[in-house]
Amino acid sequence: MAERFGSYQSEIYLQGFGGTKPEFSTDATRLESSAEALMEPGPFSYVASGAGSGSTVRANREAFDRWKLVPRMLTDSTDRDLSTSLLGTPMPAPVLLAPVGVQSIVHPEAELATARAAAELGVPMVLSTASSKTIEEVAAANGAGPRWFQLYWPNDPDVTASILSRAKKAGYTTLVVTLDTWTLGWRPCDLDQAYLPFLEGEGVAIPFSDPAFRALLDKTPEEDSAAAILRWIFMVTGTDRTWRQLPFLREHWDGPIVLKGIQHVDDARRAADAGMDGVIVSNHGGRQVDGAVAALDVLPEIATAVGDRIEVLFDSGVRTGSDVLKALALGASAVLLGRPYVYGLAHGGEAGVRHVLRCLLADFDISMGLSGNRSVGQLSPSVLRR
Ligand SMILES: Cc1cc2nc3c(=O)[nH]c(=O)nc-3n(C[C@H](O)[C@H](O)[C@H](O)COP(=O)(O)O)c2cc1C
Ligand SMILES: CCCCC(=O)C(=O)O
Repeated sequence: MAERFGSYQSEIYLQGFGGTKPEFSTDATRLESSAEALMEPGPFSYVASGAGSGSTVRANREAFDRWKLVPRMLTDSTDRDLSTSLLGTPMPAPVLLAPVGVQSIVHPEAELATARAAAELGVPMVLSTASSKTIEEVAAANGAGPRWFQLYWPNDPDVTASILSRAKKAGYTTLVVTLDTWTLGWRPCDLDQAYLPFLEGEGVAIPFSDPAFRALLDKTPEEDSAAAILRWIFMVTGTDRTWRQLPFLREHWDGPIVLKGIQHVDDARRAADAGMDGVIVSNHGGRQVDGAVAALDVLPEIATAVGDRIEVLFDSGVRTGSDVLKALALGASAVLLGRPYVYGLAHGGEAGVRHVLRCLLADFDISMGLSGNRSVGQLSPSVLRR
């Protein structure tokens, strides 16, 4: 029998029986509120806020609320199996940690804490190019855990090739290329505080430790960090990377490649035609285009169009076990979790991330069973009602 994530529920109740409540909330929304009280205003609103009026952040949640599960009874779903395998990565459940940069603004152990928590549960983490720790440091912390690497694509081929070869050597198996953030979205909460983590020297560990990047600089990042930061920002922003350059990535990465930030069915088809291995249907958690469609609303058409050719993953707005169920039923083969684990990190470093993951997996496990579903492969739109 597969590991029973739902046992975290009994663990919490049994501790309560002995008079101990969980250290952190088991609810993602309450965890966000308590993170606000813990964190500095700049970092908190950087994590929490979205583009513009926040309409896409809200739309992501509203889209989940429009779908309802229709539970089935007496199905003997005791012996359920949440495990799956994606692009060669075995996973205990169809859940990954989304790439989130600059985690040092949240906790000093940053991505190292996240990597340890993920490894302990066997949940794959996707390391961001904008991370606060190096590719190699995070790999060491992640140990035998599964890990993927997310690329913010530099316009310098040597730097790109160097970063990819470091990731490959350090055991990252799948490459995630983020397409929706070739410049930052209009984010009034950050603008009003003039808060941008990169300008404070956060999230540049990967370029600063990269020999190809360093070779381009007149002065080392240690001598002139401001110049190095600006050089890096200009290198990873801009629109000169297009579909035509994808073969370059294929030449420099021999594992699976997944394009992140896909929101139009024609882009998903184009990704499949270009020989990509998957797409992540995502609007970056509502942080880029204010007024963009909810990611969940475009998932079904994309899954229908390309789901038999490539893997279709999903993120943006996942907060509960039922959300995972809904996204899978609408055609995703796995989901990525963003902000909630960052709030776990803020509360308790590695233990906080582990708690958030265990809550999500327990909730998913229990909701699968109670709705009468035994395995993730069995989920289809028929378990939902709009
Ligand atoms: C603080 C923060 C930093 C992020 N950094 C990255 C990043 O470096 N690379 C990337 O591809 N996506 C990044 N994302 C987007 C996430 O990967 C993911 O798409 C999004 O958070 C999912 O939505 P959710 O937060 O509603 O779960 C970031 C998101 C947040 C909140
Ligand atoms: C270059 C942007 C890195 C962080 C990011 O993706 C976000 O804040 O959404």
